Amino acid sequence: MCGIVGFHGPEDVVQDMIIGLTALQHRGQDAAGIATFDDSFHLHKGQGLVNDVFKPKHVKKLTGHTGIGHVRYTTQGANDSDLAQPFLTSYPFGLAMVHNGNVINFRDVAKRLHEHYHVLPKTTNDLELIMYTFASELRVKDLDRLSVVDIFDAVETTQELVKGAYATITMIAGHGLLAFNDPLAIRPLVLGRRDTENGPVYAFVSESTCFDYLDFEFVENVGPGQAVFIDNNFQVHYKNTYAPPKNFCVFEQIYFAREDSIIHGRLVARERVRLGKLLARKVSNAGLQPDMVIDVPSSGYFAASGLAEAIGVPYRRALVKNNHMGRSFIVSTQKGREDVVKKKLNPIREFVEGKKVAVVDDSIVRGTTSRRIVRLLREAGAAEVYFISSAPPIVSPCIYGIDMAMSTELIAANYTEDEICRYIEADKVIYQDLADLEELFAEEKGHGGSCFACFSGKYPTGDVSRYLRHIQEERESHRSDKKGQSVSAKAPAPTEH
Ligand SMILES: O=P(O)(O)OC[C@H]1O[C@H](OP(=O)(O)OP(=O)(O)O)[C@H](O)[C@@H]1O
Ligand SMILES: NC(=O)CC[C@H](N)C(=O)O
Ligand SMILES: [Mg+2]
Repeated sequence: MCGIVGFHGPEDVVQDMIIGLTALQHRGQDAAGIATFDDSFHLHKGQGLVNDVFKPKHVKKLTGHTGIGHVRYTTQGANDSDLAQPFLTSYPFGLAMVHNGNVINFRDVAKRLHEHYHVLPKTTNDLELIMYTFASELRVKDLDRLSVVDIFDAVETTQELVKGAYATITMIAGHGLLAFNDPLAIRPLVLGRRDTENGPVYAFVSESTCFDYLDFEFVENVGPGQAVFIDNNFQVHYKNTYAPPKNFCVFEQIYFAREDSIIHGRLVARERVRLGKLLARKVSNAGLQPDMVIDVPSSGYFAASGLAEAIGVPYRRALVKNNHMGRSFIVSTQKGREDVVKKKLNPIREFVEGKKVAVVDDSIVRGTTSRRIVRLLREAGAAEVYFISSAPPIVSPCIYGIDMAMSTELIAANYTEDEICRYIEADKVIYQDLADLEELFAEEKGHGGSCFACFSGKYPTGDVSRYLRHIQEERESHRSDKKGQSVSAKAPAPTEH
């Protein structure tokens, strides 16, 4: 789930871009990159966090009034510097592109590129497939008189040919800045504007939180199949008007997006509180009477506070997060994830000793965090530990840009709730009901509906059985830690404790 930004204004944009990308760091920790354009492209990208990749000497060279940037969370191809985004191609005009998501028919698109357009991408990053399809469609236009209609026409063909999830931003050198979404708008993308003495600056960003830091005004979301082009006179052109998506990724609301972002009219923090409140019924039906509710920092907080409020039990922060550690789930190896979880959280013994503790997290995916947390709380003297997930069991792979593409990695795809409870050594495990989640994120006026595929196995892009296999093979071929990827191999069959 990467983070993307694109700026187009009357002044150099790189400083704004660094601020925007830093605000999106939670969406990708593997690599970061920026491309700007003045009379030519300037590109800097590399492995690591925004702060590590962009030193003053790099920033100085990224001149230009138009720029695009990316923070990467690898979901296709290897996690190495050659595959960091943006990608550039010199023909036609000079194009630079970034995307967030995952192409599912990547073999078909690669074949078509080769046989039909005679293009061989340099890497296995799916971004190249989108970029070269668009570039190939653009180059057959009358390039001396390129119009907005031509650009949108090339976008439309790209959207027909490329299947999956992709929110994209493209610089077309000398022409302007283009953003387009896949036909379902599975990933977020928003447009904002700031007025300056020299004219407006427009920006496309993955999440609205960037605009709070940058003093931009939110303009609108980029909806399903939509494209927005900002030309060099700062005129904004639209392909299609905005309609709320019917299949927006619900896992963005549960875990991925930042709490202070508003996506398709929903404030993420508020939705997480509502998720927590919904769990109250399940806690009481299970006959649990916790002394306190605690959260697993960072993403469990709002659901924990909602549950505590609903059942009238005090909330405490009893697990302290080391602020210098990033997210564990988006690390690309199991060893790396375990390492982060180990260094990240520490319980406050005085708070939990002798207590029945309900610990709330947003989700249980591979079980790396939950198993460690229960153990830590027991070692700190907790009398009983109930592990509560604000998400339902994740039983099906995500093929739209979250790196859980293999069912062997998903603990709930391989074990029952009782087995998971024993595996993580909790006294009780409670999951959100899928029906409650579906009701909360059902389509309603202005908000759109959601993709629940990882919980239900129902994929909104039609029959994906062939693509599931391709994606699984692709991920397996890039695993650097093949051992430890499979939950069943990692976790011995759960037994009573
Ligand atoms: O079952 P698992 O495979 O461990 O995955 C689930 C955990 O991973 C995420 O935390 P992460 O550390 O990535 O980020 P956070 O700090 O935003 O909570 C999520 O919030 C859960 O805590
Ligand atoms: N999570 C994402 O959006 C990843 C984008 C792209 N598939 C990559 O691996 O670079
Ligand atoms: Mg977490």
